[in-house]
Amino acid sequence: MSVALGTTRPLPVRTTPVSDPGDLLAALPRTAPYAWVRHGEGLVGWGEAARVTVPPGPDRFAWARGWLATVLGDAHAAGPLNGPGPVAFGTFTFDEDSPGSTLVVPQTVLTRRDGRAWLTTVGEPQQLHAFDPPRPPGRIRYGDGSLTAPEWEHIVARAARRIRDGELEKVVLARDLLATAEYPVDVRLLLARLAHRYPECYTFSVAGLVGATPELLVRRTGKQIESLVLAGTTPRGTGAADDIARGAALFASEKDRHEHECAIASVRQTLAPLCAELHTPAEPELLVLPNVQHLASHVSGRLADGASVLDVVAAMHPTAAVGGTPTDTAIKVIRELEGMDRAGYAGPVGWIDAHGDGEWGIALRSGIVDGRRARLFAGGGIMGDSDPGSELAEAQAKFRVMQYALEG
Ligand SMILES: C=C(O[C@@H]1C=C(C(=O)O)C=C[C@H]1O)C(=O)O
Repeated sequence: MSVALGTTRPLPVRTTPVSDPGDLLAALPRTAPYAWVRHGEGLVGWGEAARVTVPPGPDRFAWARGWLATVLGDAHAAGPLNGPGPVAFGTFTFDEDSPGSTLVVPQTVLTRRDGRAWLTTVGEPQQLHAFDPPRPPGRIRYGDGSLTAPEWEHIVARAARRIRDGELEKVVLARDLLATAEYPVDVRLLLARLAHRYPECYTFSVAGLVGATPELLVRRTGKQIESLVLAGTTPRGTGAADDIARGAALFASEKDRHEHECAIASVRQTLAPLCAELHTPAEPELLVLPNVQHLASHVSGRLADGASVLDVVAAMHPTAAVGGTPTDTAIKVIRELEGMDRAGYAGPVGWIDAHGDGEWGIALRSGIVDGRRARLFAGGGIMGDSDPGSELAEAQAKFRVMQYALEG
């Protein structure tokens, strides 16, 4: 189904407050579950009232905005709402020229925010689905994606040399890992494991792209926007003392601080023209996750006009946290060296409502799940003095998020 709303007749939208559903993820059916959950709050959806594949190209966000205006605009006009209205979940490919960016308006969305909950339905009310417990995927086998580990170390060394030669300042390189399960992978099981182990992260599922990202590209609530910029990483230590030492070393590392500064500068540069006020902290803080520690900066601002969350996403993507500096050269180097299509990995993933509010993350610590197969992705920022072995270790630590989701 493509544009089901607006082209025929406005479909009825109903939003009703409901009693606390507890675990949002436990409400999901097996087929095509949609999710955006952090610390037990957020939204989950199922069924498809409307779905579209966004054509690739430089105008893709504008195209998406037009589609959303038709679809959510009409849905919103269909009646007064008593809580959050209809939303679209979306995933945009990292590279604007890659196909596969998708927007979906689920038929049913369950929202939980500040301890309150609502059920929103678009179109005819759906039958409640019977609960069908997820089945574990069994044994998981891994195979190389486009590059083997030594090949990837080689491209990291080549990128570092190009940085030292002055062609660019920073580039983020990633690799993929192919996982094959014994039985079809039930996305709900991955989501449950991710949300449990990484409560600080945004656990998401949109059109086959599944993960738990710590990196908030942008949240818009009215005119207020927030972003969490991450760049500069060290794996977790072997114990408390080692952890503290690694965190301190990360904080003191010139290479990582410079890498982080590139990411902050790109966010500042793209947000400043949209904002009446913008705050970026003078120094990053440490974000400690179960697998890695990151340098992190909370950015906040007030929009100058009525830009929707998707307009802000369009301006920000790709930040230097996942592209590089300068952006255009970094994208060229990524296309040349990585030898793969990132698809939705490192692209924007999230949701938007009819008012233009929403939350979009950068799709990291993620994979594309299809039947018994999952293609996992991980990477890191490369600077002139990057050591290929350490970058590989960092990527392995990032892969562990999805490996844990698959293996338990
Ligand atoms: C590229 C990834 O992560 C990004 C790169 C980071 C780094 O190089 O330090 C840190 C967080 C993310 O912005 C990934 O998780 O695959």
